[in-house]
Amino acid sequence: HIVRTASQPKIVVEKSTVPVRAAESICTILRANERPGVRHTVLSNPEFLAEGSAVQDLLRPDRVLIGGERTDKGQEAVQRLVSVYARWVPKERLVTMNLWSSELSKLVANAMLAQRISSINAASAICEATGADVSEVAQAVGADSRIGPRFLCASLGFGGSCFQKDVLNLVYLCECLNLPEVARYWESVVTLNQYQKYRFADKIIVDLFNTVKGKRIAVLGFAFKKDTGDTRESPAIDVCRRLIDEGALLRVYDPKVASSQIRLDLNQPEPDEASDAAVLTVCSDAYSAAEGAHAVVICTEWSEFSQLDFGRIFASMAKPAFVFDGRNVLDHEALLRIGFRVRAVGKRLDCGGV
Ligand SMILES: NC(=O)C1=CN([C@@H]2O[C@H](COP(=O)(O)OP(=O)(O)OC[C@H]3O[C@@H](n4cnc5c(N)ncnc54)[C@H](O)[C@@H]3O)[C@@H](O)[C@H]2O)C=CC1
Ligand SMILES: O=C(O)[C@H]1O[C@H](OP(=O)(O)OP(=O)(O)OC[C@H]2O[C@@H](n3ccc(=O)[nH]c3=O)[C@H](O)[C@@H]2O)[C@H](O)[C@@H](O)[C@@H]1O
Repeated sequence: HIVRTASQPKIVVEKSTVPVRAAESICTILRANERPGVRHTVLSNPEFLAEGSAVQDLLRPDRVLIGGERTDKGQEAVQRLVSVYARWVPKERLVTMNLWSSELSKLVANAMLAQRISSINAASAICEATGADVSEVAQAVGADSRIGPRFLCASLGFGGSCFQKDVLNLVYLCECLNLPEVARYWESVVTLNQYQKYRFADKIIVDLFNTVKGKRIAVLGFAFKKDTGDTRESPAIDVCRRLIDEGALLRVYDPKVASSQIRLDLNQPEPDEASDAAVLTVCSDAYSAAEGAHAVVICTEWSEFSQLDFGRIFASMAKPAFVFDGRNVLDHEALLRIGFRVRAVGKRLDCGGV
């Protein structure tokens, strides 16, 4: 399309996360179709915004990567794009490099972020088995300035459209490059994430006396993280599917995700008439979701969940009433005082002491 319409040379900028050397394929296609004398240039300028903070990430990026060919024309194009960003991004944050470094940096950045979460989630399993507390471990580890405190929240697993896709992109790349050991290394980040989601779901089943058949379970939060209605690869999907497979009756509430999306993700079409024994009920608030439930399961860290009146929720639930906090966002001591049986990721709560 670009080649067909452009009568002047254009700079084609890759913003999407692409396999390394994708620019080469784009160049080859452009060159094969170019009009005589009209030579286009390809740059790599990967996007680093995160959902929920996209505008802030755009206005104040940690860095902007611009990769271009080491030719005069390539460098001229790099400078053109630098001058666009220089309008609002400090110069020292504009990093120029070769095309392949830029493409690879994006994949490695996401893979390392995902790897950090899998590392703390791996630690959470050890914590639950030993009595260590993953929040304390994360704080202690993150205080080392070489490691840093961010992105060390243990959870029921990471989600989102990019982390798994990008890590697997890297795995595929390594396999193609005949680097099987490196491929397995990155693949383990995804394997551990799958394990964490199933470990969390299995804990719910085991703690509800080894069966959830016919039991109501309130699921609070369905998006892959707070402040977005996006459910792509949301860990809530795997957890809910596992519970449905085991016969649970789910009552899901999310402040931003549409009911139709939840039904689509869980493969549960709207029933003809709402019944008490419905496999999936999408609720309009947390209180109605929790009514008559054996357990409340937190899948997304929405800020409003920590403000809920848990005394009221406890009173409306079947007993013993459980809370499974997959994001470690609730006041667990307060929940225990109300009478809940509380389970969190990477900590033992109601069996303290040695
Ligand atoms: N969603 C996010 O927060 C971020 C996304 N990215 C990257 O930006 C890109 C787009 O992400 P989203 O907008 O979330 O994805 P999306 O899935 O909403 O949009 C992707 C679009 O590309 C089209 N598409 C897919 N394969 C195609 C093909 N072979 N040829 C032509 N069109 C094709 C799809 O039809 C769709 O319209 C991805 O590479 C993603 O990794 C990067 C940073 C943040
Ligand atoms: O390439 C992309 O698409 C983007 O992917 C991520 O952004 P995003 O997927 O929007 O969300 P994150 O904030 O990274 O969270 C991803 C998942 O990890 C989980 N997470 C995050 C942090 C943490 O400590 N623990 C944890 O479980 C979140 O709940 C969420 O499910 C990266 O953070 C962005 O820099 C990148 O641009």
